[in-house]
Amino acid sequence: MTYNVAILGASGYTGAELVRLIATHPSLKITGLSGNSKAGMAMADVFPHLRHLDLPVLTTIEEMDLSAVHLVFCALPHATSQAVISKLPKNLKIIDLSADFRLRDPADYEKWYGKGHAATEMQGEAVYGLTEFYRDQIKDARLVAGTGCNAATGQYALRPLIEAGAIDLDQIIIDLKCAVSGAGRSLKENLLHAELSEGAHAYAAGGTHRHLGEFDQEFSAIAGRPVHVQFTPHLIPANRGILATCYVQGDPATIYDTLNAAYADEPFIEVLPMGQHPSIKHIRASNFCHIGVVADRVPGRAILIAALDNLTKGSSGQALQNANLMLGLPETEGLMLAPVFP
Ligand SMILES: NC(=O)C1=CN([C@@H]2O[C@H](COP(=O)(O)OP(=O)(O)OC[C@H]3O[C@@H](n4cnc5c(N)ncnc54)[C@H](OP(=O)(O)O)[C@@H]3O)[C@@H](O)[C@H]2O)C=CC1
Ligand SMILES: CC(=O)N[C@@H](CCC(=O)OP(=O)(O)O)C(=O)O
Repeated sequence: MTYNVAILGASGYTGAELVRLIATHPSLKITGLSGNSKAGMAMADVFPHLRHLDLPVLTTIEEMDLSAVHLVFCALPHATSQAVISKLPKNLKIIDLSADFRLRDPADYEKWYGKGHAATEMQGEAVYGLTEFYRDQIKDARLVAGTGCNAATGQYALRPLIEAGAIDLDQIIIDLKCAVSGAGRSLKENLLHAELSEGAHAYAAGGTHRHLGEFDQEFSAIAGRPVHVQFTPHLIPANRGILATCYVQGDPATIYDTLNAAYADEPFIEVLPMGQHPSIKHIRASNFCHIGVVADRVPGRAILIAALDNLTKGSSGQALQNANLMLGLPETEGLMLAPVFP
C-alpha cells in the first residue's frame, strides 16, 4: 500500500529534507507541499537540488486538499504550528517538527516559549518523538511531537545513564555545538556568511535555552526527581550537524557498558569503541547518531560525546522514522542511507 503524505512548511530546511528522504521511500507519496512567502512556486525554483523530482507545486495551507492524505508533517515555526494543527481534520495522523507539542505541561510551555499555548488539550495527547524511548506510544499516536535537535543529541548520550543511576544527577554539563541550518532558512544577521564564517560563539548561556524545558521534563521524569543539567549551545560555521560533549561523574566502564546495552539493538544509534571521538563529518545527512565515551584522567569522571545531523536524526529523519511506526511500516524504511563523506 502507498500512503499519501503532505508537508506543511516544505519551503524550509526541514521540509526540504523531508522531501529528499521521502523521494526514495517505497511506501510514501508526497501529494501536498505548502509554503508561505513561496506559495505558488515550484519546489525546483526554491530548491534546485530537488529539480529531478516530480513534486506538487507549493500552495498555501488553506489551498491544500487533504482529503486523500494519511499523514501530515508539519515543519512550521512554533506558535504557527499549534494554530494550524488545531484546525486540521481529526482523522489525520500528524507529526509536528516544531516545539509546540513537546512539553506536556502548559505552564512549562509558557515558561520556555514566553506565551500561553493555544491548543492545551492537544498538548496532553501528543507523544514525544524520541523514537528509541517512545516507540510503543508512537505506534498508536495520532499526534507526535518531534524533539528539539539539541535536546535529542543530549538525551541520546544521557538517558540510559540516568535511567540506570550510573551518573551523579546534579553534576551534568552539556556543552553543545550546533550548525547553522539549526536556525532555519530565514534571514538573520548573525547567520550572514561574513559574520558566521571563521567564528564560533555561545548563545543562551546561563540556562535560558528553550530546550532545557525538554531536558528538565524528560530527565526529571526518568529520575523521579528534579534534574537540572547545565547546558550551553554554540553556533559553529558548519551547515549541518550537532556535537554534544557531556561531562558527567560516574564510572567510565559502567557508563560504557550501560550505553552499549541500551543501544545494542538500535539501528540508528552507534556506540563507538571506548575512547573514540565522534564527528559531525561521520553522520552527515544520515539518520545515525554516534556516541563516544572517554574516561577522564581523574577516576570517577567521564566525557560523553554525541553527534547527529540536526536536519536528519534531529528532525526530518526522526520524523520519517516515527511516520514509519505510525503507518505500520518497517521503522528503518527509507532511512538507511549512509552518511555523506567527506
Ligand atoms: N532546522 C532544524 O535543524 C530544526 C528545526 N526544527 C523545527 O522545525 C520547524 C521548521 O524548521 P525549519 O525548516 O528549520 O524552518 P525554516 O525557517 O527553514 O522554514 C519554515 C517554513 O515554515 C513556513 N512558514 C513560516 N511562517 C509561516 C506562516 N505564518 N504560515 C505558514 N507557513 C509559514 C515557511 O514558508 P516560506 O519559506 O514559504 O515563507 C517555511 O516553509 C521549526 O518549528 C523548527 O523550530 C526542529 C528541529 C531541528
Ligand atoms: C543554530 C540554532 O539556532 N539552533 C537551534 C536549534 C533549533 C531546534 O532544534 O529546533 P527548535 O527551534 O524546533 O527547538 C537553537 O539552538 O535554537
